[in-house]
Amino acid sequence: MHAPDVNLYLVGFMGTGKTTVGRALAQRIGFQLLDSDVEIERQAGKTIPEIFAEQGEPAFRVRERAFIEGGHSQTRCVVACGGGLVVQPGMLDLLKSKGVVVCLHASLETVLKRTQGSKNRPLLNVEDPMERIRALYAAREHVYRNSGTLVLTDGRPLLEIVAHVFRIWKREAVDFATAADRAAAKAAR
Ligand SMILES: Nc1ncnc2c1ncn2[C@@H]1O[C@H](COP(=O)(O)OP(=O)(O)O)[C@@H](O)[C@H]1O
Ligand SMILES: O=C(O)C1=C[C@@H](OP(=O)(O)O)[C@@H](O)[C@H](O)C1
Ligand SMILES: [Mg+2]
Repeated sequence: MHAPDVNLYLVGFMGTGKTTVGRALAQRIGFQLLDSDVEIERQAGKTIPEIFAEQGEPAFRVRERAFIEGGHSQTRCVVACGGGLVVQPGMLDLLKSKGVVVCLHASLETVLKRTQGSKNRPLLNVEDPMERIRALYAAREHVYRNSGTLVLTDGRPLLEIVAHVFRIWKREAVDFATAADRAAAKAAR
């Protein structure tokens, strides 16, 4: 496997910038952007709030898992993951087996600011979104902290974050491709 073919998976809490950074990075690397939310909406023919309202959160999680397990097999992709995707059991290991994983991070105050005013995140569509953000983050923090290299995004312009993640991907893609080649050679013996 060539390092330049290795996928990049962006994970992290809601509002950390995965979709925005992913779009810019895909352009910079020359990869296809896949956003799990967009792919799920396309496949379901419904918006994320509609899926949550009509089918429930567990059904949405099943769709996320299906997208990662079977929905995309190609290389040369930047995958912007929905915030809860990596939290499901086994998903982090699966992502790490498929490519480089980078976790975007922001303070919870920044998350609130960046997500306020959008009705597209049903989990935050509640009377006290900050309380929900705190509770969800506390339950998920241990997974995000283990999810590859952590990149802080508070108060940083998009281009700086993109350049930072690009450097991480370039370095880690070489290690990933080397390990994949070794494993393939061993299997062929
Ligand atoms: N580094 C940043 N600085 C300021 N605003 C940002 C930054 N990154 C993302 N945003 C804004 O925050 C909001 C949420 O970003 P988004 O990419 O949708 O996050 P996620 O996909 O992680 O939920 C968007 O309005 C986006 O423009
Ligand atoms: O954290 C979550 O559980 C969710 C994050 C959202 O994606 P973003 O992280 O891109 O907002 C979206 O998948 C859905 O609203 C649920
Ligand atoms: Mg997103």
